[in-house]
Amino acid sequence: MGKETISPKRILVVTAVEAEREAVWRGVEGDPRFYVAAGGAGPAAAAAFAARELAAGEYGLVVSAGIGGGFPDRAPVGAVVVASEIVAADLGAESPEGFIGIDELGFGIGRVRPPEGLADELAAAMRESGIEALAGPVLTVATATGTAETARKLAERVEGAAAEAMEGFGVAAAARLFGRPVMEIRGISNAVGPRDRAAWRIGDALKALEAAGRTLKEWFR
Ligand SMILES: O=C(O)c1cccc(C(=O)CC[C@H]2O[C@@H](n3cnc4c(=O)[nH]cnc43)[C@H](O)[C@@H]2O)c1
Repeated sequence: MGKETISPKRILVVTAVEAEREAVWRGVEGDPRFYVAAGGAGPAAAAAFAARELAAGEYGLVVSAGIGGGFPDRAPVGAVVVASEIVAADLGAESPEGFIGIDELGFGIGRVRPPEGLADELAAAMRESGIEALAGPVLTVATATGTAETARKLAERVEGAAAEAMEGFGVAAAARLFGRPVMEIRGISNAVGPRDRAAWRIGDALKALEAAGRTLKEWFR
């Protein structure tokens, strides 16, 4: 299993904002297979946008990409996380006994996996290019984490949680609806934990994202 199992002629990359789109574009520039577009922040905007694009064009792979928060001791600022699974981490119900995920509630799926082995392979290719990269679960949340307590709860909820962002599961839901494989790539701008917007290193994360885009382009030759 791995990238041999998919040979995308066209690849849709969905970011949240324009600065992320530009960073990915600098990485994949000159490769006509890639369409990189900013679809808005949050899972709903991302899902609606990706679904519209997938209805309009033939894509062999869909990628959610952007900056993200890294879980402490897993993904440092400036690193890249490639999602081994894309997890709807706050989609479900609270109960006195704790959080109940959407799948456990019986209302749908709460995790989407990229094709087997792809995340590990891409992360390894990035490391070979000198990028600090790892594969691990990337959580999608509708509310960015802003306290140590929420960070701890999410890390307990999802084993090996590496990063969090706000669009991956939306893009993955659209890809799944259209029967397309999906991946998620995050350049880490901040630690998941107490909110400190002034400490976000967006420039470093966007540089990491650009480098990740470059590897993605070479890797799918
Ligand atoms: O202000 C800027 O220059 C700028 C440039 C690029 C991106 C931004 C964003 O604010 C992007 C919002 C986007 O980032 C993701 N994100 C980043 N860190 C986290 C986090 O700790 N928890 C959840 N999401 C995070 C998220 O996907 C947002 O949609 C600004």
